[in-house]
Amino acid sequence: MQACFRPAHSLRSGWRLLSAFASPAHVLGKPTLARSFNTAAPRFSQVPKALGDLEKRIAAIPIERFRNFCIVAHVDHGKSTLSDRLLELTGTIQPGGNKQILDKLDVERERGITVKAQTCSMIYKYKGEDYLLHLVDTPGHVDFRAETTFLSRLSLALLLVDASQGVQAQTVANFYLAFSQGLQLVPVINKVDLPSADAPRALEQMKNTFELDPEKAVLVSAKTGLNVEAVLPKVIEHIPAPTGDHNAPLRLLLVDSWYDNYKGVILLVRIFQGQVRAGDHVSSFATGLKYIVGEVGIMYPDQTPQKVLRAGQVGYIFFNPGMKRSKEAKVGDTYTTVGFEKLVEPLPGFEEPKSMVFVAAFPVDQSGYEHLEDSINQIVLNDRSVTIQKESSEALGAGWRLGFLGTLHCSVFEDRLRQEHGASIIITPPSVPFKVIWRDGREQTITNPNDFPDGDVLHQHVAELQEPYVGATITLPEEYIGKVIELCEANRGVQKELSYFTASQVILKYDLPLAHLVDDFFGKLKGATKGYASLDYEEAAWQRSAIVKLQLLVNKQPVDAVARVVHTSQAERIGRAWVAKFKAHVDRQMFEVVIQAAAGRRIVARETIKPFRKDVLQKLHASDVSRRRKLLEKQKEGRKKLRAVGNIAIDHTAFQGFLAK
Ligand SMILES: Nc1nc2c(ncn2[C@@H]2O[C@H](COP(=O)(O)OP(=O)(O)OP(=O)(O)O)[C@@H](O)[C@H]2O)c(=O)[nH]1
Repeated sequence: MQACFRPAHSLRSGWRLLSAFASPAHVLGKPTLARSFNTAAPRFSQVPKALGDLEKRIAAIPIERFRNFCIVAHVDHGKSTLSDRLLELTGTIQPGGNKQILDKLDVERERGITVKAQTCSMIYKYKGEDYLLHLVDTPGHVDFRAETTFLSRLSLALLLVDASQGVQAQTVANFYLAFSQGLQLVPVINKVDLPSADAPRALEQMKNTFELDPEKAVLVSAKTGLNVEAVLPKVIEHIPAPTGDHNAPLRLLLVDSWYDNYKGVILLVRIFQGQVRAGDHVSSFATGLKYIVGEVGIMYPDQTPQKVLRAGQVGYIFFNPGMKRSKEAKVGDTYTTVGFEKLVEPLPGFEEPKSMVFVAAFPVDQSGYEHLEDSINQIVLNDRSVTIQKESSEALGAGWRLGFLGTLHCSVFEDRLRQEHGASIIITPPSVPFKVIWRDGREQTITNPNDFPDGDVLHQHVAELQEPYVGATITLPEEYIGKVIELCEANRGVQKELSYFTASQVILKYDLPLAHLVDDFFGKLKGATKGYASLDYEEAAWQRSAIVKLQLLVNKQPVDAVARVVHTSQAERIGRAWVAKFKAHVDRQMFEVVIQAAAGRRIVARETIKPFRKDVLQKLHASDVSRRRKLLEKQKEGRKKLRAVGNIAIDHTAFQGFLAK
C-alpha cells in the first residue's frame, strides 16, 4: 500500500525524525523574526519590546475590522506559497528566505503537503485603517479532514486553482465542503506565470462547475508575487466580520493542538465570545477538566504572547501547569471560565476522530519492545488522532495495533517508525474495520481480524456483516475513462455519477470499499492514467458485505498476525498470492511444510515445501569438527531470530519479506 498523493521527491531521504514534533524547534522559520522565538527556553521571557506596539495596534482594532479566512485548494496548487506571499505583503514575515511558513511540521516540509491546520494573524492597512486578518492554512489531504473542522467556523474561503491544471478532484470536494458550510468563495487562479497556464479555461471551469462569477476572480502568481496585492482587498470586501460580545462569558473553541516539551499541550483557539487572559480558570465541556491559563497569544507567525485574546480572535493558549496529555485536547471542544458552565452553550462540532486504517507493529526481537514503545508514544504525544492498542501475536510476539485516519496518515507514521527502527520492526499491511450486526440487534465495530466471529458463532448469532465504503471523486481526461471505470469495477466500485466539466475533463463518482482504497488504489489510478487523474474521497457509509476472514496456515496452524478480513470474491486471489509469497520466504525444513490460505473453513490455496533429503550435518565428514561447530553455532544464532508457528520455526525475515509491500 502506498499513500495517496506522494510528491515526486524522495520521501525517505533526509527524513528528520518527527521528534521535532515534540520540540519547540518545530515552530519554525529561518529569518530573524522567527528565530528570536525559536529557542528551547520558555518564550514569554524573550518578547522583544516592539511587541508592545503590536499589542497596542491590535487592541485598537474593533471586531468589525477582523476577518477570518482560509485558502482551499487541490494539493500542490500553491496554497502555502500564496500564504507566504500574503504574510510578506502584510509585513508579518520578511520577504524572501521564508518558505512555507504555515507548513510547520517537518513531515509537511518533507512531503510538501499540509497535514495540520495552521493559522497566522496579520495586520493589513486598507483604506487607511488597520484590519486584523486570520489566515488558516487547512490541509489539502482528505486524511486530515478532521483538521478542517475549522472551515465551518470561517465565512470565506479563497478557492485556489492552478491555472495550468484547472479544477481537480480536491477542488471539487473542497468546493462542496465549503459550499455546504455556507462559506463565500472567491476564485483565485494561481501560477499564471507558467507557460502552460490557461487562466480562461480555469475561469470557465469555475463558472461551469461551480457557478462562480469569473468577474470576482483574482489572477495571481504566488511564486513571483504578481497581483497578489489584489487578494486581501477581496477578503475584506467579501466577508463579514466575525461577531461576538467580548463582555459576555467566555466561549472558546479548540481548533487544533500540538505538544511542546516545556509548555505541555498548546491549544489553537478561536474566541466566539468573551475574553481570555493568563491566570483565568477555564474548564472543558468535553472532559470537564479544569485548567489555569498560563499564556495567551497570537501566531504572528510564531507564538507571540498577548495580554488578552478577545471575541473574534484566533490565537493560542497554554496552561500552567501545562496540559500533559494530547488526548485531553479534543478538537471541536468548547471551553469557558470556571463557574460559567451553566451560562454558556457549547459550540456544536465536537467529534472524536475515527480511525479507519489499522496496522499492527511488532519488534523483530522482543528485547526491542521498550524502545519501540517509546518511539510510538513519542509520536502519539503530538498526534491525538492515532489510536493504540496492545496486541499479542503467537507468531510475532508482543506489539501494538495502531489506528489512523487514513492511508497517508498511516504511511507518515510508518515512515517514521521505519526510519528509527529500520529492519528491526515488522509492520503488517493496512486493514480496515468491519461491523458485525448481531441477531440481538447489537452493532459491533471490529478492528482486529482475529476478532472475526468464528464459524459456529457466525452462523448462529450474526445477522449481517458490513464493511466501510467511501465516496470517491475522480477527475480525469476523457481518454482514460474506459481504463478508470475498469479499475473501479475491478475494485468493487459502484458508479454514482459521470459528468463532464469541460469538453475533455470528466468527473467520476464512485462508492468504493475502503479496503480497496487503502490497497494503493491511488497508485493504480495514477498508473492507469499516466498520472493525469486526481482523487479525493469522503467517508460514505457502512454497507452489507459478504466478507470473510482469510488466514494463512502453516502446517494447519494459523499465523495470527497475518489474518485479514476480505470480500469473498477476493479470497482466492489473495490466498494464492499469500501462499506463493510465503513459500518464497520460508527455508526448507527437515520435514514437509504445508502452507495454506483458508477463507473461513474453506481452503482456497495451497503450497508445499519439500523436506531436505538428508541431514546436512550427517553429510559432513567426522574430521570436519570445526565446520560442524560453526554450522551448529550459526544455527543457534539463527534460532534467536526464529519464530515458532505450530511445529515449525520460521525466520523473522520470512515475516518481514512476506509483509513487505
Ligand atoms: N510557477 C509557479 N509555481 C508555483 C506557484 N505557486 C506555487 N508554486 C509551486 O507549486 C508547488 C506547490 O506549492 P505549495 O504552495 O507547496 O502547494 P500547496 O497547495 O500548499 O500544497 P499542500 O500543502 O500539499 O496542499 C511548489 O513547488 C511551489 O513552488 C506559482 O504561482 N507559479
